[in-house]
Amino acid sequence: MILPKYEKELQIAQLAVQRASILTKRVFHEKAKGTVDKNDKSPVTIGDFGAQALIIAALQHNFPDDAIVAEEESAKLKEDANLRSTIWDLVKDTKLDDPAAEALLGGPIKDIDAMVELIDRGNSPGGSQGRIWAIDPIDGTKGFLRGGQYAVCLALMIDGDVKVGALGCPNLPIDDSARLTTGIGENQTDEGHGVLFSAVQGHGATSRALATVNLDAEAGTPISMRAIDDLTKANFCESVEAGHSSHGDQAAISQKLGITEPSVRMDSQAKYGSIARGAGDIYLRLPVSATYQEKIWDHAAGDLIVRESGGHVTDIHGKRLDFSIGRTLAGNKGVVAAPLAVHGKVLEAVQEVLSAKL
Ligand SMILES: Nc1ncnc2c1ncn2[C@@H]1O[C@H](COP(=O)(O)O)[C@@H](O)[C@H]1OP(=O)(O)O
Ligand SMILES: [Mg+2]
Ligand SMILES: [Mg+2]
Ligand SMILES: [Mg+2]
Repeated sequence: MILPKYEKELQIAQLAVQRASILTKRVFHEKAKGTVDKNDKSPVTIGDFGAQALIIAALQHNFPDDAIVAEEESAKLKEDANLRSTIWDLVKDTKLDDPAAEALLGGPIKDIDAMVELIDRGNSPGGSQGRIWAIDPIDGTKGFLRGGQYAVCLALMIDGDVKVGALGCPNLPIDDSARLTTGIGENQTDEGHGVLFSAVQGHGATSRALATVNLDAEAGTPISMRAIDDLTKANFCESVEAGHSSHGDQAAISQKLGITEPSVRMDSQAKYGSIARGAGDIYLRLPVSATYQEKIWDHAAGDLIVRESGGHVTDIHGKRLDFSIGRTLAGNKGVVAAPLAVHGKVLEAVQEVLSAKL
Protein backbone atom coordinates (compact mmCIF):
# COMPACT_ATOMS: atom_id res chain seq x y z
CA MET A 1 0.00 0.00 0.00
CA ILE A 2 1.26 3.48 -0.83
CA LEU A 3 0.86 5.68 2.23
CA PRO A 4 -0.41 9.24 1.71
CA LYS A 5 2.32 11.86 1.75
CA TYR A 6 0.40 14.61 3.53
CA GLU A 7 2.41 17.17 1.55
CA LYS A 8 0.27 20.16 2.45
CA GLU A 9 0.12 19.23 6.13
CA LEU A 10 3.89 18.73 6.25
CA GLN A 11 4.58 22.03 4.50
CA ILE A 12 2.31 24.01 6.82
CA ALA A 13 3.63 22.20 9.91
CA GLN A 14 7.23 23.03 8.96
CA LEU A 15 6.51 26.68 8.18
CA ALA A 16 4.39 27.12 11.30
CA VAL A 17 7.18 25.71 13.49
CA GLN A 18 9.73 27.90 11.71
CA ARG A 19 7.67 31.06 12.23
CA ALA A 20 7.01 30.26 15.92
CA SER A 21 10.74 29.60 16.44
CA ILE A 22 11.57 33.13 15.32
CA LEU A 23 9.51 34.35 18.25
CA THR A 24 10.92 31.86 20.77
CA LYS A 25 14.48 32.75 19.73
CA ARG A 26 13.83 36.44 20.37
CA VAL A 27 12.54 35.66 23.86
CA PHE A 28 15.38 33.18 24.50
CA HIS A 29 18.01 35.85 23.96
CA GLU A 30 16.30 38.32 26.26
CA LYS A 31 17.35 38.44 29.89
CA ALA A 32 13.82 38.64 31.32
CA LYS A 33 11.70 35.99 29.66
CA GLY A 34 8.37 37.02 31.22
CA THR A 35 7.87 33.93 33.37
CA VAL A 36 4.46 33.16 34.84
CA ASP A 37 3.72 30.21 37.16
CA LYS A 38 0.95 27.84 36.12
CA ASN A 39 -1.34 26.05 38.55
CA ASP A 40 0.83 22.94 38.43
CA LYS A 41 3.86 25.13 39.35
CA SER A 42 5.54 24.57 35.99
CA PRO A 43 6.78 27.79 34.38
CA VAL A 44 5.36 29.30 31.22
CA THR A 45 6.82 32.30 29.41
CA ILE A 46 5.59 34.93 27.00
CA GLY A 47 7.32 32.75 24.40
CA ASP A 48 5.02 29.78 25.09
CA PHE A 49 1.84 31.86 24.64
CA GLY A 50 3.13 33.74 21.59
CA ALA A 51 4.36 30.63 19.80
CA GLN A 52 1.09 28.80 20.48
CA ALA A 53 -0.96 31.70 19.02
CA LEU A 54 1.17 31.79 15.86
CA ILE A 55 1.01 28.04 15.26
CA ILE A 56 -2.74 27.87 15.82
CA ALA A 57 -3.27 30.84 13.47
CA ALA A 58 -1.46 28.93 10.71
CA LEU A 59 -3.49 25.76 11.32
CA GLN A 60 -6.77 27.64 11.56
CA HIS A 61 -6.03 29.34 8.22
CA ASN A 62 -5.23 26.10 6.39
CA PHE A 63 -7.26 23.44 8.16
CA PRO A 64 -10.16 25.26 9.84
CA ASP A 65 -12.06 22.07 10.66
CA ASP A 66 -9.20 20.27 12.42
CA ALA A 67 -9.21 19.90 16.20
CA ILE A 68 -6.22 21.13 18.22
CA VAL A 69 -4.73 19.91 21.51
CA ALA A 70 -2.27 22.53 22.74
CA GLU A 71 -0.53 22.90 26.07
CA GLU A 72 -1.34 26.49 27.02
CA GLU A 73 -4.59 28.34 27.75
CA SER A 74 -5.35 32.06 27.88
CA ALA A 75 -6.75 32.42 31.42
CA LYS A 76 -3.61 34.22 32.73
CA LEU A 77 -3.67 36.62 29.77
CA LYS A 78 -7.31 37.46 30.25
CA GLU A 79 -6.66 38.70 33.78
CA ASP A 80 -3.39 40.52 33.04
CA ALA A 81 -3.50 43.32 30.43
CA ASN A 82 0.26 43.94 30.66
CA LEU A 83 1.11 40.34 29.98
CA ARG A 84 -1.37 40.30 27.12
CA SER A 85 0.10 43.35 25.42
CA THR A 86 3.71 42.19 25.93
CA ILE A 87 2.83 38.99 24.10
CA TRP A 88 0.94 40.86 21.39
CA ASP A 89 3.96 43.13 20.75
CA LEU A 90 6.00 40.03 20.02
CA VAL A 91 3.36 38.19 18.02
CA LYS A 92 2.40 41.08 15.73
CA ASP A 93 6.01 41.58 14.59
CA THR A 94 6.85 37.92 13.98
CA LYS A 95 6.73 36.80 10.37
CA LEU A 96 8.63 34.63 7.92
CA ASP A 97 11.03 36.57 5.67
CA ASP A 98 9.68 34.83 2.59
CA PRO A 99 6.39 36.61 1.68
CA ALA A 100 5.02 33.58 -0.18
CA ALA A 101 5.60 31.38 2.86
CA GLU A 102 4.10 33.97 5.21
CA ALA A 103 1.04 34.20 2.96
CA LEU A 104 0.63 30.41 3.13
CA LEU A 105 0.33 30.74 6.91
CA GLY A 106 -2.35 33.41 6.52
CA GLY A 107 -0.20 36.44 7.34
CA PRO A 108 -0.41 38.33 10.63
CA ILE A 109 -3.03 37.73 13.33
CA LYS A 110 -5.71 40.45 13.13
CA ASP A 111 -5.57 41.92 16.62
CA ILE A 112 -4.92 41.21 20.30
CA ASP A 113 -8.39 39.74 20.90
CA ALA A 114 -8.00 37.37 17.98
CA MET A 115 -4.66 36.27 19.47
CA VAL A 116 -6.26 35.42 22.83
CA GLU A 117 -9.05 33.52 21.09
CA LEU A 118 -6.57 31.55 18.99
CA ILE A 119 -4.69 30.40 22.09
CA ASP A 120 -7.90 28.82 23.38
CA ARG A 121 -8.57 27.00 20.11
CA GLY A 122 -6.07 24.46 21.49
CA ASN A 123 -8.53 23.13 24.07
CA SER A 124 -9.72 19.99 22.26
CA PRO A 125 -10.05 16.94 24.50
CA GLY A 126 -8.24 14.86 21.86
CA GLY A 127 -9.32 11.27 21.26
CA SER A 128 -9.42 8.45 18.78
CA GLN A 129 -11.36 10.09 15.96
CA GLY A 130 -10.61 12.50 13.15
CA ARG A 131 -7.83 14.97 12.52
CA ILE A 132 -6.22 16.36 15.67
CA TRP A 133 -3.07 18.48 15.90
CA ALA A 134 -0.93 18.38 19.06
CA ILE A 135 1.12 21.47 19.90
CA ASP A 136 3.79 22.10 22.50
CA PRO A 137 4.80 25.70 21.74
CA ILE A 138 7.88 25.43 23.94
CA ASP A 139 8.76 21.97 25.15
CA GLY A 140 11.30 21.98 27.93
CA THR A 141 10.44 25.42 29.30
CA LYS A 142 12.91 24.84 32.13
CA GLY A 143 15.66 24.27 29.57
CA PHE A 144 14.54 27.37 27.70
CA LEU A 145 14.88 29.40 30.90
CA ARG A 146 18.31 28.07 31.79
CA GLY A 147 19.78 28.46 28.29
CA GLY A 148 19.54 24.77 27.42
CA GLN A 149 17.67 22.79 24.82
CA TYR A 150 14.03 23.33 24.02
CA ALA A 151 11.76 22.41 21.11
CA VAL A 152 8.76 23.80 19.24
CA CYS A 153 6.60 20.74 18.58
CA LEU A 154 3.74 20.02 16.23
CA ALA A 155 2.13 16.75 15.13
CA LEU A 156 -0.95 15.68 13.22
CA MET A 157 -2.84 12.62 14.39
CA ILE A 158 -5.59 10.97 12.40
CA ASP A 159 -7.83 8.57 14.30
CA GLY A 160 -5.26 8.52 17.10
CA ASP A 161 -2.28 7.66 14.89
CA VAL A 162 0.55 10.17 14.31
CA LYS A 163 0.85 10.92 10.58
CA VAL A 164 3.02 14.06 10.46
CA GLY A 165 5.52 15.48 12.93
CA ALA A 166 7.70 18.60 13.00
CA LEU A 167 10.18 19.53 15.73
CA GLY A 168 12.07 22.80 15.75
CA CYS A 169 15.17 22.66 17.96
CA PRO A 170 16.75 26.14 17.90
CA ASN A 171 19.72 25.20 20.11
CA LEU A 172 20.79 21.92 18.50
CA PRO A 173 23.59 22.02 15.91
CA ILE A 174 22.41 22.07 12.29
CA ASP A 175 25.04 19.44 11.50
CA ASP A 176 23.54 15.94 11.91
CA SER A 177 26.95 14.49 12.71
CA ALA A 178 27.70 16.89 15.59
CA ARG A 179 28.07 15.42 19.06
CA LEU A 180 25.20 15.47 21.53
CA THR A 181 24.93 18.84 23.15
CA THR A 182 23.12 20.17 26.17
CA GLY A 183 22.46 23.66 24.82
CA ILE A 184 23.92 27.01 23.86
CA GLY A 185 24.55 29.85 26.29
CA GLU A 186 22.13 32.75 26.26
CA ASN A 187 24.90 35.10 25.21
CA GLN A 188 26.14 32.97 22.35
CA THR A 189 24.99 33.53 18.81
CA ASP A 190 22.73 31.13 16.95
CA GLU A 191 25.48 30.55 14.35
CA GLY A 192 25.50 26.90 13.28
CA HIS A 193 22.46 26.09 15.44
CA GLY A 194 18.79 25.49 14.81
CA VAL A 195 17.48 22.31 13.22
CA LEU A 196 14.05 21.32 11.98
CA PHE A 197 13.23 17.61 12.11
CA SER A 198 10.20 16.31 10.32
CA ALA A 199 8.57 13.03 9.38
CA VAL A 200 5.58 11.62 7.58
CA GLN A 201 4.33 8.14 8.43
CA GLY A 202 5.76 5.64 5.95
CA HIS A 203 8.02 8.20 4.26
CA GLY A 204 10.99 8.58 6.61
CA ALA A 205 12.36 11.50 8.57
CA THR A 206 14.50 14.47 7.55
CA SER A 207 16.43 17.36 9.04
CA ARG A 208 17.19 20.81 7.68
CA ALA A 209 18.28 24.24 8.92
CA LEU A 210 15.50 25.76 11.00
CA ALA A 211 16.17 29.32 9.83
CA THR A 212 16.04 28.58 6.09
CA VAL A 213 12.54 28.68 4.66
CA ASN A 214 11.90 26.27 1.81
CA LEU A 215 8.47 25.82 0.32
CA ASP A 216 9.42 22.32 -0.79
CA ALA A 217 8.41 20.24 2.23
CA GLU A 218 10.52 17.31 1.03
CA ALA A 219 13.79 19.22 0.62
CA GLY A 220 15.40 18.08 3.90
CA THR A 221 18.22 15.56 4.35
CA PRO A 222 17.06 12.04 5.27
CA ILE A 223 18.15 11.01 8.77
CA SER A 224 18.49 7.63 10.40
CA MET A 225 19.44 6.16 13.75
CA ARG A 226 22.92 4.76 14.21
CA ALA A 227 23.22 1.00 13.79
CA ILE A 228 24.72 -0.23 17.05
CA ASP A 229 26.23 -3.67 17.14
CA ASP A 230 27.74 -3.24 20.59
CA LEU A 231 25.32 -1.89 23.20
CA THR A 232 28.15 -1.07 25.61
CA LYS A 233 29.16 1.74 23.22
CA ALA A 234 25.65 3.22 23.06
CA ASN A 235 24.94 6.82 24.05
CA PHE A 236 22.04 7.53 26.34
CA CYS A 237 20.10 10.81 26.55
CA GLU A 238 17.95 11.66 29.52
CA SER A 239 16.10 14.63 31.02
CA VAL A 240 18.04 17.30 32.86
CA GLU A 241 15.27 17.41 35.44
CA ALA A 242 15.44 14.49 37.88
CA GLY A 243 11.79 15.27 38.64
CA HIS A 244 10.82 14.29 35.06
CA SER A 245 12.83 11.07 34.69
CA SER A 246 14.69 9.07 37.32
CA HIS A 247 18.45 9.59 37.05
CA GLY A 248 19.10 6.81 39.57
CA ASP A 249 17.19 4.17 37.59
CA GLN A 250 18.86 5.39 34.39
CA ALA A 251 22.32 4.88 35.92
CA ALA A 252 21.38 1.36 37.06
CA ILE A 253 20.13 0.49 33.55
CA SER A 254 23.31 1.85 31.94
CA GLN A 255 25.36 -0.29 34.30
CA LYS A 256 23.33 -3.40 33.54
CA LEU A 257 23.94 -2.88 29.81
CA GLY A 258 27.66 -2.29 30.39
CA ILE A 259 27.53 1.33 29.28
CA THR A 260 30.30 3.37 30.85
CA GLU A 261 29.79 6.78 29.21
CA PRO A 262 27.61 9.04 31.37
CA SER A 263 24.20 9.94 29.89
CA VAL A 264 23.90 13.24 28.08
CA ARG A 265 21.27 15.33 29.82
CA MET A 266 19.17 17.61 27.71
CA ASP A 267 15.73 19.11 27.96
CA SER A 268 12.75 18.59 25.66
CA GLN A 269 11.99 16.49 22.57
CA ALA A 270 15.45 17.50 21.32
CA LYS A 271 16.28 14.06 22.78
CA TYR A 272 14.04 12.33 20.23
CA GLY A 273 15.54 14.40 17.39
CA SER A 274 19.08 13.69 18.56
CA ILE A 275 18.71 9.93 18.63
CA ALA A 276 16.77 9.96 15.34
CA ARG A 277 19.81 11.42 13.56
CA GLY A 278 22.29 9.16 15.33
CA ALA A 279 23.84 11.85 17.53
CA GLY A 280 22.74 9.64 20.44
CA ASP A 281 21.25 6.16 20.55
CA ILE A 282 18.75 5.63 23.32
CA TYR A 283 16.26 7.85 25.15
CA LEU A 284 14.66 6.62 28.34
CA ARG A 285 12.00 8.43 30.35
CA LEU A 286 11.72 6.59 33.65
CA PRO A 287 8.67 7.40 35.77
CA VAL A 288 9.32 9.26 38.99
CA SER A 289 5.73 9.56 40.14
CA ALA A 290 2.99 6.94 40.17
CA THR A 291 0.37 9.50 39.19
CA TYR A 292 1.99 11.70 36.47
CA GLN A 293 0.48 11.13 33.04
CA GLU A 294 2.66 12.14 30.09
CA LYS A 295 1.04 14.68 27.76
CA ILE A 296 0.51 13.82 24.08
CA TRP A 297 2.16 17.08 22.91
CA ASP A 298 5.37 16.05 24.70
CA HIS A 299 5.78 12.93 22.56
CA ALA A 300 3.70 12.86 19.35
CA ALA A 301 6.21 14.46 16.96
CA GLY A 302 9.25 12.78 18.54
CA ASP A 303 7.64 9.34 18.54
CA LEU A 304 7.01 9.50 14.77
CA ILE A 305 10.41 11.02 13.93
CA VAL A 306 12.26 8.26 15.81
CA ARG A 307 10.13 5.48 14.33
CA GLU A 308 10.61 6.87 10.82
CA SER A 309 14.39 6.90 11.43
CA GLY A 310 14.61 3.20 12.20
CA GLY A 311 13.71 3.29 15.87
CA HIS A 312 11.12 1.67 18.07
CA VAL A 313 9.31 3.61 20.78
CA THR A 314 7.37 1.99 23.62
CA ASP A 315 6.60 2.61 27.26
CA ILE A 316 8.34 0.69 30.05
CA HIS A 317 5.87 -2.19 29.59
CA GLY A 318 6.78 -2.52 25.91
CA LYS A 319 3.49 -0.97 24.68
CA ARG A 320 3.49 1.53 21.80
CA LEU A 321 2.58 5.05 22.91
CA ASP A 322 -1.19 5.45 22.56
CA PHE A 323 -2.18 8.93 21.41
CA SER A 324 -5.86 8.06 21.03
CA ILE A 325 -7.02 8.32 24.64
CA GLY A 326 -7.19 12.07 25.14
CA ARG A 327 -4.80 14.87 26.09
CA THR A 328 -2.56 12.50 28.04
CA LEU A 329 -0.89 9.14 27.43
CA ALA A 330 -3.13 7.66 30.11
CA GLY A 331 -2.46 4.11 28.91
CA ASN A 332 1.34 4.35 29.06
CA LYS A 333 4.06 4.71 31.66
CA GLY A 334 7.47 6.14 30.74
CA VAL A 335 9.25 5.94 27.38
CA VAL A 336 11.87 3.59 25.91
CA ALA A 337 13.14 4.79 22.51
CA ALA A 338 15.96 2.87 20.82
CA PRO A 339 17.05 1.48 17.44
CA LEU A 340 14.68 -1.36 16.50
CA ALA A 341 17.42 -4.02 16.60
CA VAL A 342 18.38 -3.38 20.24
CA HIS A 343 15.09 -2.14 21.67
CA GLY A 344 14.21 -5.56 23.11
CA LYS A 345 17.50 -5.80 25.00
CA VAL A 346 17.15 -2.28 26.35
CA LEU A 347 13.56 -2.92 27.43
CA GLU A 348 14.67 -6.07 29.26
CA ALA A 349 17.24 -4.09 31.24
CA VAL A 350 14.66 -1.37 31.98
CA GLN A 351 12.21 -3.95 33.29
CA GLU A 352 14.81 -5.72 35.41
CA VAL A 353 15.81 -2.48 37.10
CA LEU A 354 12.24 -1.27 37.55
CA SER A 355 10.85 -4.71 38.48
CA ALA A 356 10.33 -3.70 42.07
CA LYS A 357 8.04 -0.89 40.87
CA LEU A 358 6.19 -2.58 38.00
N1 LIG B 1 6.40 15.63 36.78
C1 LIG B 1 6.73 15.52 35.49
N2 LIG B 1 7.15 14.33 35.00
C2 LIG B 1 7.48 14.22 33.70
N3 LIG B 1 7.43 15.27 32.82
C3 LIG B 1 7.02 16.48 33.25
C4 LIG B 1 6.66 16.67 34.60
N4 LIG B 1 6.30 17.96 34.76
C5 LIG B 1 6.42 18.57 33.55
N5 LIG B 1 6.85 17.68 32.64
C6 LIG B 1 7.08 17.94 31.22
O1 LIG B 1 8.21 17.22 30.81
C7 LIG B 1 8.70 17.83 29.64
C8 LIG B 1 10.14 18.14 29.73
O2 LIG B 1 10.78 16.98 29.82
P1 LIG B 1 12.33 16.98 29.87
O3 LIG B 1 12.68 17.14 31.30
O4 LIG B 1 12.66 15.65 29.29
O5 LIG B 1 12.78 18.11 29.04
C9 LIG B 1 8.01 19.07 29.49
O6 LIG B 1 7.00 18.90 28.55
C10 LIG B 1 7.45 19.35 30.80
O7 LIG B 1 6.49 20.28 30.54
P2 LIG B 1 6.80 21.73 29.76
O8 LIG B 1 6.39 21.60 28.30
O9 LIG B 1 5.90 22.61 30.51
O10 LIG B 1 8.26 22.10 29.90
MG1 LIG C 1 4.80 23.73 30.17
MG1 LIG D 1 6.45 19.88 26.95
MG1 LIG E 1 5.57 23.35 26.82
